[in-house]
Amino acid sequence: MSETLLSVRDLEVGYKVGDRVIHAVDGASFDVPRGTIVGLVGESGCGKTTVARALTRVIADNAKITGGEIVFDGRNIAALPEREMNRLRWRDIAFIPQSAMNSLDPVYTIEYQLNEVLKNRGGMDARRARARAEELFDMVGIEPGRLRDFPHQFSGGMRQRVAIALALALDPKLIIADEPVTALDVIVQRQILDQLRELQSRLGISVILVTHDISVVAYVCDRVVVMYAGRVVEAGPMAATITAPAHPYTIGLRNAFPDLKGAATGMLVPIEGAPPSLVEPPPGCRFAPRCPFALDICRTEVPQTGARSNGHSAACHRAHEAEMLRTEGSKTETWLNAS
Ligand SMILES: Nc1ncnc2c1ncn2[C@@H]1O[C@H](COP(=O)(O)OP(=O)(O)OP(=O)(O)O)[C@@H](O)[C@H]1O
Repeated sequence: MSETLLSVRDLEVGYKVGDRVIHAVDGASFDVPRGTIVGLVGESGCGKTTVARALTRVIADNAKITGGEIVFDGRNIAALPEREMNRLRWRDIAFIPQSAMNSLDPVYTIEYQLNEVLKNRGGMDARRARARAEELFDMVGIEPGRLRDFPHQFSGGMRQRVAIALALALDPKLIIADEPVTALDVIVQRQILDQLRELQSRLGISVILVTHDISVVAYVCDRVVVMYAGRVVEAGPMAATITAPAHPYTIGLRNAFPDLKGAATGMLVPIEGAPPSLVEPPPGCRFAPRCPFALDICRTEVPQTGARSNGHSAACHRAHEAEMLRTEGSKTETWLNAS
């Protein structure tokens, strides 16, 4: 059995809008080892949700996977017929969509909604479904007596736990959670992330956690994949990548977020400017227009992804000067004078 559960290679996904194509994901590659939490992080619009949805092949009507491979448990699921893909969903790969806690149907009890998955998808009879629903509530720390409650009777944090219970229903190998704690306050965020971590490690599953917040990644993930404008710019083990990033965008992201543990950090520095158009992205490095370290070559040549130590990689022409990038990139004035 391979150590890698999921391997994404050169994934390309486009959205057709009129006669234009938005290249939302443009050659993204990353791995998810078994039994790990991988954080997929980047600003709004960089393609995280598009990647997450492409992995389950639940994509918008105007979206198309135009290239690459998604190898899950040894099979390229990018090429799997829809019937087989459908069999994989919930059982092997479960998806917790963005705002899952608000997407529970208000007119049905939670038990009814769990049954949809347990009975219809999992083929369980009423008795087994009831027992599994109770077990799932127990797992996510909600009193099983509350199964007959309606979504509005739960707090935001509890509804997010229900969304996690739903995802766990059929014992998947991989859960993809899109911004699972974004709408919650920091204390509840920590509780949910602690719970996710505890369940992930107890059940030995893998999780892809999609978030714009690098402090969420630092809090709970084993590995991090940083996306910018449809591409992976840096990836690696969480501690090595967050403490010693080699891509200016990761350095900038780190400066822009407070620490979820509440530790004192320096001044928060935003990255000036906005991501480029994905219809006609700039040549070269897509971060170059906002990068305080950009050279001429950065504006013309796409940087190759270079391996660093221990599975850490970065796609930056100046990654060999990473120490200087970190030192200068931690200074506020570096970013204020950029672009
Ligand atoms: N259905 C769609 N039709 C056209 N463009 C889309 C569609 N969905 C997303 N996009 C565009 O694709 C790009 C990537 O969007 P995506 O939602 O994947 O980014 P994201 O990083 O997940 O951001 P967010 O956190 O805001 O969801 C954006 O430019 C977005 O506007």
